[in-house]
Amino acid sequence: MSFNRAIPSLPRQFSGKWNQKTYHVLRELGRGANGAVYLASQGGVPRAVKIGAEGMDILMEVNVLKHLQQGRNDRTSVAPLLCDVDDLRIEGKSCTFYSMEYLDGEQLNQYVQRRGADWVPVLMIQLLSRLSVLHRYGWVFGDLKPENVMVTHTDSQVRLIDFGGVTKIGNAVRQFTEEYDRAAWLAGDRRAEAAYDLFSLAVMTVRLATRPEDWKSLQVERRHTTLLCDIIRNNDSLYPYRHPLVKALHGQYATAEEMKSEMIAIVQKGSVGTRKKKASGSGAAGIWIGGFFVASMLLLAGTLYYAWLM
Ligand SMILES: Nc1ncnc2c1ncn2[C@@H]1O[C@H](COP(=O)(O)OP(=O)(O)OP(=O)(O)O)[C@@H](O)[C@H]1O
Repeated sequence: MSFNRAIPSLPRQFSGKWNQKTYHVLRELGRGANGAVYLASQGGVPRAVKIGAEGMDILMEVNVLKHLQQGRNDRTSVAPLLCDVDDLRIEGKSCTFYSMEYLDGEQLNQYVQRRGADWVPVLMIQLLSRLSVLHRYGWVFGDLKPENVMVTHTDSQVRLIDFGGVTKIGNAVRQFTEEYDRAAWLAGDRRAEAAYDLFSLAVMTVRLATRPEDWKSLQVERRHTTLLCDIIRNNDSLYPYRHPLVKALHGQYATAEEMKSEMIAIVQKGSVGTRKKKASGSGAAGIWIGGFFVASMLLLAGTLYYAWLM
């Protein structure tokens, strides 16, 4: 949940006050309640530049990104690399911005729309690896939603973006979106703990595997996890993953690693959990057994390779 404040717009060209790096702004990538992100060229290299209404919020994001890339390599794949933090003057007012690695990819929801819902579980396993790293260093992501996850074009790897909701474990979650919020689904509070992110991940999985019109028809004023459990049991691509998803919805995992191992075991078993009524091999189940299974195993192999490096 966020509040509207005026977000400054970047000029077409500018230099940072302290580090003197010059940026040529190419286009706006996105604008939310807390900030705007632009694609810019700095020394001929593409960068994503984020500017926000509140300097303090920007600096908190910078703090998380800095920690994630200090020291060991395992943290770098979670988020874009931080490249520069500086101030500039816009209409006489000093504004803080940061630049980061530009991720050439698309948002998770767009990727799934293009490639199909059968890819969701493997992408969720990757996401669990990223969350696991974040949790190990004492943070939860908080505002987990498809719009805050990018899938890169070159290697189909998921990366988290928008660290505005990242919260120290034990504190109250700083920023959330009701659709993915444990408290809004009457399934717990907003205390930052691994299980909070895992709940959002389970809702997100359901959302991505459900037709938009079916998702919309869920009565928002009567949110309850039983609605999600019903969808999981009646959806061909979610059904094999019903146990980990329902456990995550009920807060039964203490760590992302536990959920990840159970998801991987299901992918590896392949068609074992496929609904019996689809056992004839038609529809989603048929795709699952056929080419998709081979492709998902390849993607999973990549995922496990990254996980092994961590
Ligand atoms: N490193 C990046 N590389 C490429 N695109 C990016 C990057 N970071 C952000 N974007 C794009 O910019 C959009 C806005 O980014 P972000 O979510 O961080 O902004 P925001 O203003 O904080 O959004 P919100 O208020 O909705 O949380 C993203 O949806 C994404 O499409």
